[in-house]
Amino acid sequence: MPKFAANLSFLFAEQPFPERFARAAAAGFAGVEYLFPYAWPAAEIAGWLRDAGLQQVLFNLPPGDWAAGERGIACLPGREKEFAAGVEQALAYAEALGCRRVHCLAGLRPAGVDEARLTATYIANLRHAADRFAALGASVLIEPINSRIDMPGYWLDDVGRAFSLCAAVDRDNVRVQLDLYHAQIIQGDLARTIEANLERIGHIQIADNPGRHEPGSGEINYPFLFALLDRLGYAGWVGCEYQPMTTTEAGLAWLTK
Ligand SMILES: O=C(O)C(=O)[C@H](O)CO
Ligand SMILES: [Mg+2]
Repeated sequence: MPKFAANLSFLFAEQPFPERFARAAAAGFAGVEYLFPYAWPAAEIAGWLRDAGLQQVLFNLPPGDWAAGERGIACLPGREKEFAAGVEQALAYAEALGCRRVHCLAGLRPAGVDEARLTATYIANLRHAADRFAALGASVLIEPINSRIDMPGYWLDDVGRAFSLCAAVDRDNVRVQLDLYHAQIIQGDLARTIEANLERIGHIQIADNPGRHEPGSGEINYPFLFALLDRLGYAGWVGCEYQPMTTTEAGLAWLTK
């Protein structure tokens, strides 16, 4: 079986954030991920990780004004200085937490801006982030997110385009974060997508469809996909980014099947 990371923005949400680390370790997770660390001093989070014996697997670059509905600024012309400042903030947290993967949210498609300009802005920002994180030996991940159900208007909402953009950025430490829940909604064909693109996949996330609940609650055959990842020698992490149907612990039975 692959190594699984608990996404603390979704799992153990019955507890205050600081207490989720110990709960994840007690449930058997070796690593954790979450959306954003920035509301907490990095030293405090490092202590929670250390006390729980957990590895920090992933977090997101600053996304712009999340509360106002922004979902990243990487593709948005005119926000380059803010993007670069976010990279420096994330770099400091990644170094303090020993984290070697950050996800760069692309942003929502703005009205009246042509695709070529959005793409050029995105590629330039990703190259900047990649070159800064290369110093840490870290990867910058880009994730195709479905714009039909979960994130209407999201600019990077196509799996094939994520892999071609990854190639266009032309940085070894820029990889795709393949969230199999989103990929199932966007196009399906999950096994072939994994096999055809394994060398460009830097992280995998899972949830079942429909509902974005734990594996086994929907249509995706996760035992088959976990065996495929093992057969292909996937050595990365698999982030558990799903809404438990009842409590987190009650929804972990799939881990032992
Ligand atoms: O939306 C997702 O699936 C993600 O993994 C992003 O990082 C957070 O929106
Ligand atoms: Mg995801």
